[in-house]
This record gives sequence, C-alpha cells and structure tokens, in this order.
Amino acid sequence: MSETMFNTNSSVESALPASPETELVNRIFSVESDEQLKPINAAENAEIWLADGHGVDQLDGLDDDLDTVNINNFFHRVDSDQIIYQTKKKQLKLIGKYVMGDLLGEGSYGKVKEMLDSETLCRRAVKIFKERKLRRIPNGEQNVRKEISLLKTLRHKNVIRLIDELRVPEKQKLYLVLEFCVGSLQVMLESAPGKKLPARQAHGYFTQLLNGLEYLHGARVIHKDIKPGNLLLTLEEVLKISDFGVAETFDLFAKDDTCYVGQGSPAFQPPEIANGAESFPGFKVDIWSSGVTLYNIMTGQYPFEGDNIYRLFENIGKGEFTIPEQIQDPLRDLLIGMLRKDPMERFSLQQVKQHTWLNRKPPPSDYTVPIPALKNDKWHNMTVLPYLYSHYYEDLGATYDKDGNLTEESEYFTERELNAAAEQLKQLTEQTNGNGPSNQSSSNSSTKRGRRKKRPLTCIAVQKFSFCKQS
Ligand SMILES: Nc1ncnc2c1ncn2[C@@H]1O[C@H](COP(=O)(O)OP(=O)(O)OP(=O)(O)O)[C@@H](O)[C@H]1O
Repeated sequence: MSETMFNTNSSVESALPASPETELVNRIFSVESDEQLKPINAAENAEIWLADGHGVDQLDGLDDDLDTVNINNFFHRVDSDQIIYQTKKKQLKLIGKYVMGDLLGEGSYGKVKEMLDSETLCRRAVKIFKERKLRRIPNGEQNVRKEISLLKTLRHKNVIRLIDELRVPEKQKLYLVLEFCVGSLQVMLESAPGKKLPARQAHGYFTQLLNGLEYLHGARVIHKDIKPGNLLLTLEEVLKISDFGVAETFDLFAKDDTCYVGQGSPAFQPPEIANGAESFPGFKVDIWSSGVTLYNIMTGQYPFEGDNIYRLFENIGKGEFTIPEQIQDPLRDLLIGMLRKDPMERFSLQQVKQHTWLNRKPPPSDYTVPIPALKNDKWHNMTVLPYLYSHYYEDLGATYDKDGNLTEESEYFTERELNAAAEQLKQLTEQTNGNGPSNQSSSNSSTKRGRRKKRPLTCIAVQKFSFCKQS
C-alpha cells in the first residue's frame, strides 16, 4: 500500500507511471486533466447549459459553501428558452492511475464510487472524503484517520482491504481505494423474498462472518458495528467485513477487552450498552450483533424493535425476545446462546464456531438469492467502461444516442483497428507473463491488416479488459 500525493494541475498522463502495462491503458486514457468543469445533471441523462455558455453546475460545491456564501448571489432567474439540453457525455476522470466509474453508494462521511486500476486493470471501489465536510462532522477527521490506520494493518479474505490512499490537497479530498464489492448483505436481503436468506446461503455467509471476526478478535480489534449493511459481498460471493469507523483496538498490554464507548447501530447493540453500562466486555458486543445479524438473515425480522430509539433500547435492555416457530434447534439454541443478556453467559466466539448448527451445512434449497446487481445490471458490468468508450472511441468517430449510449453504427471497428488493439494486448500479455516479444503475432497482424471485416466494439473491450482480475 502506498500513500500518493500528486498535483491535479499537472497533466494526468504525467501522473500515470510509464510501466509496460500502462502503455495500452495510456493510449485509452489520455486526457488533459481531471479538473474540467462538469455540468450538473438536471435530468438523468441531460446536462443543462445556459445560453450564455455557463453550465448550471458552476454552482458545484454549493452544499459545502452554503454557510459562508450569500445564497442570493447564486440564484438568477432563467427563462426556459435560454436553456439548451444536451445529451450527457460520460466525462472520463482520472485520479492518479485510477479511472473513475459510477456511484456505488453514499455514507454519512462521503461517496463511494467504482474505479479501475489502469496498471493492474483490477476493479476497485473508492471512498471519497471531502476534508471540509469531515471538519464539520464531530470527530470526523479523527475517526477517518483512525479507520485508515486500522485498515492498513488488516489483511484477511473476509475483511475489506485498503489498497491505496490518495490525497489531493488542491481539492481537499482524500480517496481510499478499497477492494471492489457489488453490494452489501443488506441490499441482498432487501431483494430476497421475505427479506431473508435460505438456510444454506445464510450458513455460508455467517461462517465467513465468523472467520473474519475470528481474525479481527485475534488482532485485538472489536468492530462494534456488525450488521448486514456493513457486510459487503464480492462477485465471487466472498463476504467482507467493512466500515471500521467505530472499531476499537486494544494494545498488546491491555489486561482485558473492557470498552467504555458503544457507538454502533442501535438495533444491533447489546443490553449492556442499551442499559448505559459504564464499561463492558468488547468481544461480546460483536457476538451479540452477529447474533442479531443471524436472526435477521434467517427470519427477515429483528429480535428487538421499538418505535423510537428509547423504546428500542428499553426492549433490548430487558433482553427478552421470541424466536419464530419455524426456527428449530440447533439454530434456535445458537441464537439463544448468542443473545444472552448477560455478556458473561453469552457464547464466546469459539463456542459459536463449534456449535452444532455451524458444523453441519443445512441441505441445499431450491432457491438462492442472487448477488445484488448495481443499477439492475445482472451482468455486473464495469461502470468504468462507458467512460472509456465515450472518451476513447469518440476519436474513431463514435456517436451517441439521446441516452448517452453508443449508436449502433459506432459499435463496429475495422479489422485494422482491431489488430492494432490486439497487438498491444498481446505485447501486454507477454510483458506480464515474462515471455518476451513474439514474431508470430506481428506477422499475423500484418497479414490481416487492411481487411474491412468488422467486429463489435464489445469484443475489443472484452479482450482488453479480460485482464481485469479481482485480487
Ligand atoms: N468496497 C466497496 N465496494 C462496493 N461498495 C461499497 C464499498 N464500500 C462501501 N460501499 C457501499 O457504499 C455505501 C457507503 O458506504 P460507507 O461505508 O461509506 O457508508 P455506510 O456504511 O453506508 O454508512 P456510514 O459511513 O454512515 O456508517 C454503502 O452502501 C456500501 O454498500
């Protein structure tokens, strides 16, 4: 992992390292700067420009500045005939060696977007923090700093990995590059019938949660906010524990796991926190919230509810809950053990891992809830690709329809263009595999050169991006 500082005023190409892998990518990605003004979307696929040539979104960043700027300076009356609508073009944006894609989600601290690493061609996610916004959140900067330094120390298959950290002082932005996930267990539950998972699937994810938790507890880290929304899933159905914003780490010499602050999501908090205990054992907080998570993914319900946080904490504090009839032993026994009111009597992680329910997989069910799809795209396409098409293929005369998609005639390229791309791809493969250059490839490409047979753009794109691999 590296921390990179760079100047956004310099050309983006100069920010890209000139390694062999990036040769092809550089050709695709060459843009002047990521500093160009982007007009705000007034509608899904349209940009609005005023007839005098000013984009409406020169007001970008208004939300940050509202407290310091006289709002009246910003609002001008504009007649509708002065507004020109244009089809929105996907504006390619680079942050260091990363190409920006679409929004994946938004948290209280900032946005999360998809990204492509132009060196490794790996799909990534980036958490974007605006420093000005962080300063306005109580303990915002401190929490983010804590989260970053913790993430840097963690490395486990079931824990989200921080890949890179980029600071852009001119923009006062901080970018955390993370492993890419398609969505959370929460999003998956929302699309599932009855908002619950079949036992076999729940068993698989819960086992992965326990593996991640075992690693964290072994590293003296208490997550404190385990819930389906913080359990992300990759395309390969690997669960990743994420969001370490309220996690606590004990140093090597701490005599036990006593905590004094509970900050997680209310519905997943244990009775000792709901009852306002001054101190409580930390590891058992994660056991409780994992128990609530298991209850939730198996039943579609919560063991404790309340109209408001006071009622909810009152109910949690009593520690009395019911388990739906359909949940039988051994799962019923496991839930009771994980949701014991007294943290001393509550199951330990080892007791949970050795429990009968965990040691025998439930039988396969007829139905499996599919991995969440971004923007209803069941193929989980990289959202970075349209930005690349838009930037790169426009030079070849590509045009777009009103929805910003390539027109049919633009989707085809000549054999010569294909061969040039294939040649570069081949060289890239050889460099990557360390096989050295091959003469055969160049003779092949020269014999084909000049033929007018056309192949779809998607073929080239798929070839080029077939290198993209999840780490
Ligand atoms: N690595 C990732 N890959 C894909 N999506 C992600 C990734 N990290 C976060 N997200 C998504 O981005 C959204 C915002 O995540 P983030 O962790 O910033 O906030 P949160 O956990 O939703 O809320 P908060 O920060 O307020 O606790 C979530 O919907 C999450 O699913």
